[in-house]
Amino acid sequence: MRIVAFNYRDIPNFPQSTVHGHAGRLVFGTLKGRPCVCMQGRFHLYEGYPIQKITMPMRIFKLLGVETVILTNAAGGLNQDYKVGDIMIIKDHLNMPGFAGNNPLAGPNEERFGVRFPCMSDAYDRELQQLALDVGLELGFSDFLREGVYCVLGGPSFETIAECRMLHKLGADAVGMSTVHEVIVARHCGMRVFALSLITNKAVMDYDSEEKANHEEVLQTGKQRAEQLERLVSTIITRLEHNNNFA
Ligand SMILES: O=P(O)(O)O[C@@H]1C[C@H](O)[C@@H](CO)O1
Ligand SMILES: Nc1nc2[nH]cnc2c(=O)[nH]1
Repeated sequence: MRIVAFNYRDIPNFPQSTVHGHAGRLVFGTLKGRPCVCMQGRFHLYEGYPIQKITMPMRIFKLLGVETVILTNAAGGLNQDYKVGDIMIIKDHLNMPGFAGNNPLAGPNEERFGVRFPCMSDAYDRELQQLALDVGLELGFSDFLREGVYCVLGGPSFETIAECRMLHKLGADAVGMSTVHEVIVARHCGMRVFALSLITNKAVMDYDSEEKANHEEVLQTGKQRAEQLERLVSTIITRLEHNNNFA
């Protein structure tokens, strides 16, 4: 497989990755014969970037002809049935920064990308969710494949116990610091979206617990499940309709 990779620092006006574990490269290639572009590292609100800058790659993908976006993230499990290492197909989200007016579409609407008031009740493509469940079953992943609601917060501090309890009561199954802003911009410009959370740690919900969320555990769980995540995503891609470019 031939790939061409660009460091973010060599791409004019592109943000830079500042997070440990994010390589900061845009990689073009083919996956099982399908053309794709892959971000090795994304941008987060807590890095200090304006929300429009974080989501700029989505519009670049749209201009490159991408039709389907597949997003992954690391998240803390709020759902008490979830285990570390579970993979959650995101079926919906809670946009906490959005509640406070921090939405990537705030400001003048870019009409060439999409409408002023985009619908978000169909943000996560249902056919792709079903495809992921079918592929997961075939690969023998059903024991650790879940479907749930992802909640985004600004970070970088992890949640307090009271915050975790509140988010769980509000209907979130997992909590993280990314993805939702990218989804909103991708949907605004009409790309299909599929997203997965890897449950890298259990959110601490109990004052008697000795557990503490930490980035090392996040990276370690990511490494442990990397191969299965790769198989899941690459198999999903081979089953996408022909001529569907994706990121
Ligand atoms: O980029 P994602 O959302 O996968 O990364 C999560 C959120 C923080 O960047 C980091 C915390 O450990 O993992
Ligand atoms: N906000 C948040 N982000 C995460 N990313 C990975 N784990 C977590 C977590 O527990 N909370």
